[in-house]
Amino acid sequence: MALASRARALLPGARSWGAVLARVTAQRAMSHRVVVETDAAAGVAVMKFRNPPVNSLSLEMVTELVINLEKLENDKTVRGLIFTSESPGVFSSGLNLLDMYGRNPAHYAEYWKAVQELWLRLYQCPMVTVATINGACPAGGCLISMTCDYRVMADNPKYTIGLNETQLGIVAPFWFKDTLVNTIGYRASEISLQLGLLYPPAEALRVGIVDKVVPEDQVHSAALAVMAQWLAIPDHARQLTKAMLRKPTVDNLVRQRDADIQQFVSFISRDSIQKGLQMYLQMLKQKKA
Ligand SMILES: CCCCCCCCCCC/C=C/C(=O)SCCNC(=O)CCNC(=O)[C@H](O)C(C)(C)COP(=O)(O)OP(=O)(O)OC[C@H]1O[C@@H](n2cnc3c(N)ncnc32)[C@H](O)[C@@H]1OP(=O)(O)O
Repeated sequence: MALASRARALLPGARSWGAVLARVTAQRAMSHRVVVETDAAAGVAVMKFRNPPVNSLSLEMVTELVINLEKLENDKTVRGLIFTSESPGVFSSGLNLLDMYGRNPAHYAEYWKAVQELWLRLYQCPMVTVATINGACPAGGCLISMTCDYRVMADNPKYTIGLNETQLGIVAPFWFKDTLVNTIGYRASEISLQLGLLYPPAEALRVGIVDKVVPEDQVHSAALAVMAQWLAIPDHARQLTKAMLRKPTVDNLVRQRDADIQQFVSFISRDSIQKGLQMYLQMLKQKKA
């Protein structure tokens, strides 16, 4: 789908092409939450998250990620894509709590549609995708990493990764769960998801939620080495194999996208859930103080 069509699908509030383009252009002009550096000779792009303070996946950030992904997919010189945080310490703090708290149902629906779109695009990405996890990686950050073909994590015990939704009093949707099961298996997912576990690097490697743990100063070179290994495989064979492996999981969401949006809106709008999110945000503030 063309860039403008994608933007229009993601920005349903906009009534005309002009409005869509004006909104996207305005978002771009305001800031770049995603920085893309391309090494054309190597055929590899690095997408760096730059959404201070903690790279939360706000609606704007998610939209920029989708737009940049589509651009890279259309660039036939790029065969591999590495995700990382521009500032080590936090890879991504996950979905933006402020897009899920204190807003109206139309906003929740718009946000969820964008998050679905990002996952669908990433999970089916024809490029080789590698997550270079150079910081904390909870919930939505972990989801982004798990959509990649390979995960390299920096060996810093302060960094953790996992789907911790239950600890916030919220429930990971079925496609988060499916992605986790596809990554670490069913039994490990039962434990991990119900307890909302966040794993430090050694445990993350043991459970298989990451594929490699390396000293922090080697995380980028390790990701490049992994990328070189994957790019040695002919694209068409690898892409068809990836599509075959992931199609059932993708189809599962595609079949029920609208119902999933409705379910999200109704769940997140509940007073009890909003109260829980408010308390969690307060806890984050107090922890800081
Ligand atoms: C029946 C089934 C129905 C299912 C329907 C669906 C249900 C809903 C599904 C929703 C799925 C949700 C997925 C998510 O991703 S939720 C987000 C989860 N994220 C977290 O729990 C991480 C929270 N953050 C942290 O732990 C730390 O911030 C972190 C370790 C990442 C960094 O620590 P650090 O000390 O460096 O930074 P601070 O904690 O001081 O934070 C700085 C400021 O940033 C704010 N912050 C942090 N995280 C977020 C976030 N995710 N969204 C928005 N804002 C965030 C934090 O509050 C600080 O703000 P202030 O400076 O204003 O105090």
